[in-house]
Amino acid sequence: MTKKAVVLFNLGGPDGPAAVEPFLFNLFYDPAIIRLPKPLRWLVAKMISRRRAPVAQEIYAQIGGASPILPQTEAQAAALQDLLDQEAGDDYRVFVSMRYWHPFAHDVARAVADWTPEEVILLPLYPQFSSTTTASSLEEWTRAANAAGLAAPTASLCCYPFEKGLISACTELIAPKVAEMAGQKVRVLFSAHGLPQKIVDAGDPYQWQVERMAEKIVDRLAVPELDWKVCYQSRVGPMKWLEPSTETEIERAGAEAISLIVVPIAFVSEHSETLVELDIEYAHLAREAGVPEYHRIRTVGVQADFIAGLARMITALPPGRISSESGTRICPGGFKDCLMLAS
Ligand SMILES: C=CC1=C(C)c2cc3[nH]c(cc4nc(cc5[nH]c(cc1n2)c(C)c5CCC(=O)O)C(CCC(=O)O)=C4C)c(C)c3C=C
Ligand SMILES: [Fe+2]
Ligand SMILES: [Fe+2]
Repeated sequence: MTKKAVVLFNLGGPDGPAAVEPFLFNLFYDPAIIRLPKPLRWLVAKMISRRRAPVAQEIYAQIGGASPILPQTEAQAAALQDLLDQEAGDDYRVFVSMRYWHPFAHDVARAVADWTPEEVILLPLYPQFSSTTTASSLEEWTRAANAAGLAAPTASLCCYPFEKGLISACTELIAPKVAEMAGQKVRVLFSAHGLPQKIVDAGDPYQWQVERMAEKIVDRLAVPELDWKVCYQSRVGPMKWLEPSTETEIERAGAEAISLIVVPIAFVSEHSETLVELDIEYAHLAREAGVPEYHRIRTVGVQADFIAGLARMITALPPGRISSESGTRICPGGFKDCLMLAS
């Protein structure tokens, strides 16, 4: 029996109103988000987090004052643990680590070190690779693991936008709504978290992976002449972000009197960006814009095919590969660009 620690990563979210500003500070102090030298970045992060805190507090107030991202991720970890417990040869333990709020990588790395694993597998819950999410989490983990004296051979799984369980889980969630609305004028909007355009221009493969993943789901849905589009939500700040924005697409659908089925494609659990932005703010915008019907598909969460896909990526790691290539990055998506960025 080999003892293998699996660490799931996500962004994290405030666990109460008082946590909103320090959570935002942690986010804007991340050099992957604000690319400035340290003293200046600290100052800018202080200013932006203080200014945005009241807006963000109102966002979280609409879902009880806190983000559900941690309990949602813990449920995914428990479902994955159940599947990995059925693997005869190895002793797996699944941990959850968040980037900008508790449980922080430094605390989780100490807990992992205390469990004394022989191997560690890092699995960001971001299907598409971005330097702002995947690479940021993996780099923070490396610092935390070093500080905790966790020296076990480690493999990182960087992205998996075409993983068949993920595609099938998304398709299963969308297909009934598309079937129910057959015969009506309807468009499927795949809405991904946006990114500043300059991050994509600098080589981030996120947009390419999001758009190809949407194509895979559409192929799998196999609905003749399905009307669909990829768009980007959650823009923050004055910079140019990926286009088209989800807001623009909602207004366009209103002008064309087309109903919408909105599918979050870069999130695998529920939080402020789905429960507030998609379900409250964009639903309101859709009503104002005259969209006849607005439906939001839920995220994959603990859907069986998705969790089975995560388990497959972990158990498919070749025996001895992690041990012999400590610190290795393995790309289940099979892409070169994310590996180059992550190296
Ligand atoms: C300002 C820059 C930001 C970039 C770049 C960014 C990229 C990015 N984020 C996610 C996933 C999530 N983001 C969430 C919240 C959130 N994101 C930003 C800013 C950037 N994100 C802010 C300021 C916030 C806080 C909420 C707000 O003030 O509007 C969340 C939800 C957190 C929660 O509620 O628990 C997720 C998830 C991805 C996938 C991504 C790049 C690909
Ligand atoms: Fe990758
Ligand atoms: Fe974000």
